[in-house]
Amino acid sequence: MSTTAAQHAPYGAVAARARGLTKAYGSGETAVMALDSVDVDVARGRFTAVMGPSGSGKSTLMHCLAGLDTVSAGQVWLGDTEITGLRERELTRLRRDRVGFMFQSFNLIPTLTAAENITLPMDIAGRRPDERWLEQVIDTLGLRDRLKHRPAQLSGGQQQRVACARALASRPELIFADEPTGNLDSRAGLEVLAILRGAVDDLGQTVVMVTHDPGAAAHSDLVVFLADGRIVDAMERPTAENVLERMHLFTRSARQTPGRDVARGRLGVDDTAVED
Ligand SMILES: Nc1ncnc2c1ncn2[C@@H]1O[C@H](COP(=O)(O)OP(=O)(O)OP(=O)(O)O)[C@@H](O)[C@H]1O
Repeated sequence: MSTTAAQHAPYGAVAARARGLTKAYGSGETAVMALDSVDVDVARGRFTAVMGPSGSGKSTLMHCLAGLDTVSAGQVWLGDTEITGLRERELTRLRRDRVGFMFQSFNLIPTLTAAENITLPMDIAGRRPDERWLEQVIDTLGLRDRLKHRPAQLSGGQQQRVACARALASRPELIFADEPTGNLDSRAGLEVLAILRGAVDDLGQTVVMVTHDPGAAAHSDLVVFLADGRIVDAMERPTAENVLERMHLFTRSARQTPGRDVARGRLGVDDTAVED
């Protein structure tokens, strides 16, 4: 995903696209401009990471691209379908058929078992899971002996893995992942990243992942950097070191810009984030 992604992928090879995407929360003096006229193309069959300071608009961008949030101005497409202006029913169907989600809040149904949560989107859609793929996902995520447990009986990390399995189970074209490794220990986090990488390399799926972790971003093909609701930079074939260096550059330039909030935490490069 980038403002220049069209240079890498021909028109039509775009999984999601936004033009002039603007999102404001509230109105008047308290209005927050979360996204400010963003143009992006999410190239099909690639793994894109979205990074940026806390509050820069990463989650909002993901929600708007996924059709989970309305936009204040601009247009969004999923594949060739413009979703801005689509009726809720059509939008729900489109999301159900094409998109998988992994969010910070796992959105698991408390009364269902892990196994039932994993297959719920397919059950709703009346689709049968590919059993071999499902078994592979369950084993890779280490959920085999937790399938009969309800979310309250699972640790945060295990709930995250169930949410991850649910997003992957139906092999959606496009996976949106918001901090998918945030609650996992490093081994489980690496496994999730390997699964996402494999989904792109082996299955041709498209992944968009929000992360604060340069190590996680290094698993992607392209890192897009957001600041103040705008795309300010992009990096192909990232390494953790290069991403970290770029984040520090942003921190330094923000410190040198009078009038901006340069508190280290607000810029999303707190020590835990960069040292992961
Ligand atoms: N529902 C909302 N109501 C009002 N303001 C909101 C709402 N959601 C987000 N915002 C504001 O919009 C801006 C962008 O938020 P967003 O959550 O997209 O940032 P982010 O980069 O994902 O942050 P973080 O890294 O902390 O998760 C922030 O200033 C945030 O406070």
